[in-house]
Amino acid sequence: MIFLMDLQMMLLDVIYFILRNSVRIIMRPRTKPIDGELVLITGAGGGLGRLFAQEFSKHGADVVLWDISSSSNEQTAKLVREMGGKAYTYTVDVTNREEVYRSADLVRKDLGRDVTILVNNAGVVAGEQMLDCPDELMERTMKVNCHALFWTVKAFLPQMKAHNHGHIVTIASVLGLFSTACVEDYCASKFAAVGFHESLAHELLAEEVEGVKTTLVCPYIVDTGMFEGCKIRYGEMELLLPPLEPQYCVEQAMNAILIDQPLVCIPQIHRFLNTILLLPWESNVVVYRFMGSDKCMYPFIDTMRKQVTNSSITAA
Ligand SMILES: NC(=O)C1=CN([C@@H]2O[C@H](COP(=O)(O)OP(=O)(O)OC[C@H]3O[C@@H](n4cnc5c(N)ncnc54)[C@H](OP(=O)(O)O)[C@@H]3O)[C@@H](O)[C@H]2O)C=CC1
Ligand SMILES: CC1=C(/C=C/C(C)=C/C=C/C(C)=C/C=O)C(C)(C)CCC1
Repeated sequence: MIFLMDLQMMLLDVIYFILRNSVRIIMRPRTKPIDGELVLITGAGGGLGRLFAQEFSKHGADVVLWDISSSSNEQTAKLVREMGGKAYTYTVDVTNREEVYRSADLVRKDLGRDVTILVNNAGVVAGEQMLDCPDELMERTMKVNCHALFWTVKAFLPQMKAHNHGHIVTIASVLGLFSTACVEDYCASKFAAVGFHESLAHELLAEEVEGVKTTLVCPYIVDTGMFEGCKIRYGEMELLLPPLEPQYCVEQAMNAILIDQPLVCIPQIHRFLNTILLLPWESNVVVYRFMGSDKCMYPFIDTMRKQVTNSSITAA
């Protein structure tokens, strides 16, 4: 009897959330205020990281910027400060867990307050076909895109839980939901990032830590240069799914974060494209061929090869 009542309640809840999420597409819920929050962004010197810093600052939050490269990180801080915002820079290699823990303590000591929003954004891709790719480069992708999430979350989640207030944001990718050829390192790391993030979200809900929110962000190709050259079928398909403008991508992610949305695919259509995975593998392959997504990374790998050749010629 109790089982049947629970089942009925569960089905009603499922229907309620389907309806609520459908209504939310048209009527956006109110955004939460984040002025006075302390937001830590990793990879803050890069394309999306820099825009996230500016957007969070526009909403009144103070930003802590972590990047492996101090010059691009300082450049981001300069832009934030020019807008009247507060930015604090730290040069951190997020793959080095001791450095992450040390830097987290330093941030707490320097600023005398806890990070309340963590945006795990730093990311890399090897950009070489697997059999040509040095082992270290593939290992680096796993360390930056996946292992670093362990260290930063371990460094900042305890205070968020203690105050029952915080937000963990993971910038993953649609390539964490489905895959394509020639980016084995990247897909493996982003699938891992999605798995890590979702498990963490379930853990917080199971423990009823309601004040700590999570948002998983899965963007399609963004024009930041990271995937320079990556192309699906030219013509109709490319018109339907053009690469995203970085500003648009960050605005969509911000909208999701500010309404505590647990998952956002950018564009949203990728949530449904994902269902092609339910087809038999062979049908999947046919769809990939039709869309030109089977070889979409070939021109990207070529671009990366040319960049490596050019830089070795310059160095010689
Ligand atoms: N661009 C795209 O098409 C898409 C990107 N994404 C994801 O969005 C995120 C941001 O990407 P995007 O802005 O395009 O990429 P960028 O390369 O522009 O930015 C990534 C930043 O991370 C920094 N970084 C790299 N390694 C480390 C490290 N070990 N420790 C600290 N910082 C590090 C980079 O520094 P440096 O430049 O010095 O290496 C760079 O500043 C990534 O996670 C990416 O996977 C998701 C979907 C699509
Ligand atoms: C595989 C695939 C597609 C192409 C996806 C591509 C090209 C994604 C590139 C993503 C990047 C570069 C993410 C970076 O993090 C389509 C056409 C949507 C159809 C469904 C299958």
